[in-house]
Amino acid sequence: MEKQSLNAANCDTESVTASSLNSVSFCSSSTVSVSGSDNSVSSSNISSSSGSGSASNAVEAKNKNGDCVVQYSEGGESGKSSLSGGTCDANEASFRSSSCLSKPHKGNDMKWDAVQCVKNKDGDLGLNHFRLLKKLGCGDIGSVYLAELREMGCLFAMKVMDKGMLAGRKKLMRAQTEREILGLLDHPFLPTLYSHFETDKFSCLLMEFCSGGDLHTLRQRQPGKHFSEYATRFYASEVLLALEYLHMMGVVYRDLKPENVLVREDGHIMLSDFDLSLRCFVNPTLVRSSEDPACRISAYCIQPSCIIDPACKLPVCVEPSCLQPSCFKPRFLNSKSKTSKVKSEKTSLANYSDSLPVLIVEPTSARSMSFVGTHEYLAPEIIRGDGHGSAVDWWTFGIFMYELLLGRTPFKGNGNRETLFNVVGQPLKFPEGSSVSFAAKDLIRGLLVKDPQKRLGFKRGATEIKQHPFFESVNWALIRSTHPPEIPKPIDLTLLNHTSKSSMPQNNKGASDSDRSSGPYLDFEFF
Ligand SMILES: Nc1ncnc2c1ncn2[C@@H]1O[C@H](COP(=O)(O)OP(=O)(O)OP(=O)(O)O)[C@@H](O)[C@H]1O
Repeated sequence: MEKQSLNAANCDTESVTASSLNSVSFCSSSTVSVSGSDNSVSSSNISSSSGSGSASNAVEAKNKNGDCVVQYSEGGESGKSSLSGGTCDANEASFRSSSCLSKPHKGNDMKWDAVQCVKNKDGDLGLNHFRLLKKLGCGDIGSVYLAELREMGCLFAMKVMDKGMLAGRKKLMRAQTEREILGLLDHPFLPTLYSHFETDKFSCLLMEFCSGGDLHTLRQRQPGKHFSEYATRFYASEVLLALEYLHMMGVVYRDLKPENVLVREDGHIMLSDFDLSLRCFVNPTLVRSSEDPACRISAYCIQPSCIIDPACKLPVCVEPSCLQPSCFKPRFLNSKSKTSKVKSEKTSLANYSDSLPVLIVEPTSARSMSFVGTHEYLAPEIIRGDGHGSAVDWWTFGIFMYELLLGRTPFKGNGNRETLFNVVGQPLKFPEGSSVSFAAKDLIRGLLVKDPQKRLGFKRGATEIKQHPFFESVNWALIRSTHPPEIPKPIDLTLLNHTSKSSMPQNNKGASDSDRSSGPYLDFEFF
């Protein structure tokens, strides 16, 4: 499936060469971006938490010189790519920055240590600290490389953006927005930003590397080029949790599509690419108390200690880990009711959910006039120019589910113009004879309502969608322990290094000192 943009250009799929870093290539874009007025939070209000941290579980030992040696074993449990060790001072290894402490989910990661060791030794990061092993892809504002931190031997995805190009194409704000949002994130299904650094020519984001490719590519490999209902439920439920978290943090994602859902080495997902996202105000609220006396006091509470700055009205004040369910309910449906019809399930579900407290994390007042997204995924209100808010993410979630289940998007026409026309004017149809279940169709119909105010998720966000019978079997609290439909093959680093070394060029002309890697890896043709 091609998802073209109004200003589409071919993506440069070349390999890593000196020239490719001297002049980073940009594809553009399967996305549309025409800025209007966003009521987004001004960038100066937000502090990026990209920085440093440490890992309490990093394995430390003393070498002959008495220095602390930090050993890394990437993907340790599954025995995947094992990496070499790095050396740093013991004090450095135990360094914990405030940004790391504010990341209860992802702060406990040995890569923070590795980055901090290098920073403490050399001041700041530069391209010379990395070997760029492979070009992973390119987007509208930069190229992404698989990068190995020298000495430490750990892998990152590095997004390299040409500052001149960003300024020339008026993309500086998009790059800034992406960086700020990445800096806020701390969620198992969203990327970690370990650091950001600048050279004379480039702005570089150092992110978590996802080795399993994207869901678009994975879908092409499925029988019939679509996922089973089981696999769709798995991927959709993880994406839903990521969107819920983003909305709680005051981020409307706006660019959901299978190409932006990456697969981690453990088969779980990571939502990527935030340069089209909108930052806005949100006020997570508990709107209803439970009737159950055991839960009446506080079914969910926001821990006071988690409120970083009580004067702050931004959503970043409330960390997701601060929301503590204080009581548990029995499962909604017993085995007997499972056999009953979906309609009665929905009724029971509605009754049951009525008795639960409802935490609304939806930035319902967010408003933007920008024309952003991917044609087949654009919500009708964006095309009509009505102004849009967080409900666009629930529209794209519906298109996403349709595509995973049926192998194509529902409103695709012959060309972008027809696609846009179909989105606004054509009714949603499912192909006759498709094996898609009633529950899945019902959910997609609820999401693909053209009037955003009548769309599922408009009022109560992800809470509303999670309660739909399609997700009845999902244990939301333990989703990270669910076995993924597919585990990617581990990448063979030995092969990667061998190939790169054998392709070393003789010289390295072209890059300025600050932009050039000290090693040969920038120069090889990987593919
Ligand atoms: N953390 C990552 N791990 C592995 N691969 C990644 C990672 N981030 C991005 N990629 C790859 O690099 C490609 C380019 O990513 P990038 O986010 O720059 O642009 P994009 O998703 O193509 O879209 P856009 O033009 O909207 O920025 C992606 O398609 C993906 O395949």
